[in-house]
Amino acid sequence: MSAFVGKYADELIRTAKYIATPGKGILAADESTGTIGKRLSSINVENTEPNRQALRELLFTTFDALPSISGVILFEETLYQKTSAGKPFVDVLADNKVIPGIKVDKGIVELAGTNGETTTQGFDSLGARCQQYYKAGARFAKWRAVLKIGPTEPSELAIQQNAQGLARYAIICQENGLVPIVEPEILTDGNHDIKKCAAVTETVLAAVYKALNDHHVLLEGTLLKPNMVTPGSDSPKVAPAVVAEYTVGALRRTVPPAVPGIVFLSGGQSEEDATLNLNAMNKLGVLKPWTLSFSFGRALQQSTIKKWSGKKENVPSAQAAFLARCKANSEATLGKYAGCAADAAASESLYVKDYKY
Ligand SMILES: O=P(O)(O)OC[C@H]1O[C@](O)(COP(=O)(O)O)[C@@H](O)[C@@H]1O
Repeated sequence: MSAFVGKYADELIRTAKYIATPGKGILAADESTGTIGKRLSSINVENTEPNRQALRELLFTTFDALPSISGVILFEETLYQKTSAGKPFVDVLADNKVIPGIKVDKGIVELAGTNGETTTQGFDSLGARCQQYYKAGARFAKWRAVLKIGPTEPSELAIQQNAQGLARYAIICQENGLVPIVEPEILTDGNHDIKKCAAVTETVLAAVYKALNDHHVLLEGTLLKPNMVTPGSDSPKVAPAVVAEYTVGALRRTVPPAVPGIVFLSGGQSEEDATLNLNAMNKLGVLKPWTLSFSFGRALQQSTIKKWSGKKENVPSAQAAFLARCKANSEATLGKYAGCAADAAASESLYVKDYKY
């Protein structure tokens, strides 16, 4: 049987295509309560509901930045939150042509008998939750699978489990009107070279697209959120043009042209490195049948959070920092970033060894 064509098919295709509009990308603001706690503790701010609301309001009301953003991924709590003036966040976003999305996974757990490899949880009541989120205004979803590179990793078990999980999640989303973002993140930890990362990325993506096909997922109504292909974090860095060549090469070998957009995660790269790498990919003179854009969490928020530091009086300068990163990444989706948005904070590496989300 070919791809699933349920009652939402046309809408899914429209939504995915809009999110992949060149010049726009995704703000990943879906940090779970634990993850956002780490971001807040880095600026000595307590992880309370009002503080999480204040940070998200700061981001979503940087109105000059919103033309560079086509979608925002929210955590469940944020989907139902409002601005301090009482306007639901989903309305603020929709009024500015930004599509609200929702993280639907429930984090990762270890696969027994492996060397710390993982699978993603969250299938319980997933269909019912998707229906509720659709009613609340969400039109796309995110599910993060995590793989790692090691002497014998990723194992066949981890590759297959995570590919099947992503495909099952994707079709449940499509049955309920949400465009699934398929995120198989290969962590950067290790001392491997860029060729190893390229080979693993190709193997993982090939398994993911086989599983998506097996589950009859309508690729036109999906987006891919992969890692960029880079050397391991314990190996010397390479130039953006080299990252671009290997990343686009791996994608060209594995991602069908039916997929409208590929939105990268930043994975601990500095804000500036992530932007320069994305820019280099879009400058590369080879056929790229999909939009190459961003779905950055840390690489869009790091300098903003630092500037804010939890203080009301810092909101304007924090919003200026957020605007600068959004504009830089918007330009990078067109291969037109001249590299002038970086200050010291934006060039700081965000990599944390053995980071647990
Ligand atoms: O473990 P969590 O809380 O789901 O967070 C994982 C984070 O990783 C991402 O998938 C990618 O984020 P980065 O761009 O910071 O790597 C975000 O969407 C998300 O906030």
